[in-house]
Amino acid sequence: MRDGMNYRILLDSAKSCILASSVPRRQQFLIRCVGGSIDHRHRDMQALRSLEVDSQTVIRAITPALDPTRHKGQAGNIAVIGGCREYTGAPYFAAISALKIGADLSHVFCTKDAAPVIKSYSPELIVHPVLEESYNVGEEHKSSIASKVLAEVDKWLERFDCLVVGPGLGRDPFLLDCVSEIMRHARRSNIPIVIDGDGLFLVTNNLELVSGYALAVLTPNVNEYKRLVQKVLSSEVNDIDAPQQLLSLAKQIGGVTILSKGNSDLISDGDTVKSVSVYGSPRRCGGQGDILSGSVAVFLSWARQHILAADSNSNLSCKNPIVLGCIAGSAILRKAASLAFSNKKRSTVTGDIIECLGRSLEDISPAC
Ligand SMILES: NC(=O)C1=CN([C@@H]2O[C@H](COP(=O)(O)OP(=O)(O)OC[C@H]3O[C@@H](n4cnc5c(N)ncnc54)[C@H](OP(=O)(O)O)[C@@H]3O)[C@@H](O)[C@H]2O)[C@@H](O)CC1
Ligand SMILES: Nc1ncnc2c1ncn2[C@@H]1O[C@H](COP(=O)(O)OP(=O)(O)OP(=O)(O)O)[C@@H](O)[C@H]1O
Ligand SMILES: [Mg+2]
Repeated sequence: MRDGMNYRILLDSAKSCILASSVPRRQQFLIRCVGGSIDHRHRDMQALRSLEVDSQTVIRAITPALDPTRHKGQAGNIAVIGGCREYTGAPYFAAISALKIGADLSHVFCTKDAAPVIKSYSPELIVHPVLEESYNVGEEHKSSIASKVLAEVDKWLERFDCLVVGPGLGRDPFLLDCVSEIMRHARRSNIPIVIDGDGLFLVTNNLELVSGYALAVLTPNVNEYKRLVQKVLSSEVNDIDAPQQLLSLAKQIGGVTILSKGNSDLISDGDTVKSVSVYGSPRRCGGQGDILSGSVAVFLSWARQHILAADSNSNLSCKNPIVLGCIAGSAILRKAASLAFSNKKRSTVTGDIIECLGRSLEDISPAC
């Protein structure tokens, strides 16, 4: 609450400075380039620092104890919807990350071509070869196959604590139509949905799929964020006042949570903005966003249990479990990336980071 107030005060003072100024935007830009850039960067850093959240406290609060009375599934049953002819790595990274953090079960719903490949990476994952791409489906069979796909997913849907839609999904129109329908069903059942990768391509062009759904998380990278801002706010990305723009974007999509990935990860649910800048890694190998999506799915499921059990007595200032899950997922990924980089340096790849997820969580919230 106090964080939110500080942030609003910060925004109000920033807005009044801009309004009071008679210097046009272009001139302000030139002034910054010539002389004011150091001052400006300093102010940006200060603004971000004031939004920085104590992620370790969040992780400790929401990570459940390993209690012998709990049964399989209670620590999380996650499903990734993704994996097609081109991409088999991304859904694997997301699903295995969920397990390595502590979920009990992790499923992947992918195309028939991708399934044997993903299964061969790991026997730990439950892989459903149910999705179809256009090249495999005659026009006359599309409607019956779409119903079949949906029926296959529906059999499982109610058991999931969270869906991750998009890692390695591809952009085939028929496949995306089926996934839209899966999202509508998940939404009707109040299942949280983390949307990443090609799921963001789908949602950016069909905002009604998530608009007003408070259990949706969008995790855009720089490209995906740019497309979302252009579509929703009809403007360009504003690096000068990134938190304010993110807040407006989340509000405009009806209170979904957005985790905007970058040097600092910024998180907003349209009500508040948080920043996670825990030191990560200078390596930008592909797949780190996929780890993040699987991690957020587990942590938000744990955060929902925590908030429910604490019955408003949680000592965390933020009470939105979706935001808490994003904070925890971002911090753990960054810590794991930092550990992996300290061992592997330039040869660090996504698998190395996944191997460090367990230790990263253990350092903050020991299992016993
Ligand atoms: N090991 C793996 O399996 C990994 C797989 N990954 C998976 O890759 C997918 C894309 O994610 P990404 O991060 O490359 O997307 P992003 O930064 O917007 O694109 C960069 C540029 O590429 C282009 N472009 C992208 N997709 C396109 C398409 N289908 N068809 C045509 N163009 C496409 C795009 O062009 P634009 O759309 O801007 O015109 C932009 O210029 C996603 O499913 C992700 O999960 C990653 O998670 C990494 C590890
Ligand atoms: N410039 C950066 N400096 C430090 N960390 C970064 C930077 N950019 C991204 N990250 C970290 O990497 C994570 C993944 O972000 P990234 O932009 O690589 O996602 P992505 O492009 O979706 O990844 P993927 O290759 O899995 O699709 C972020 O959560 C963030 O912690
Ligand atoms: Mg990505």
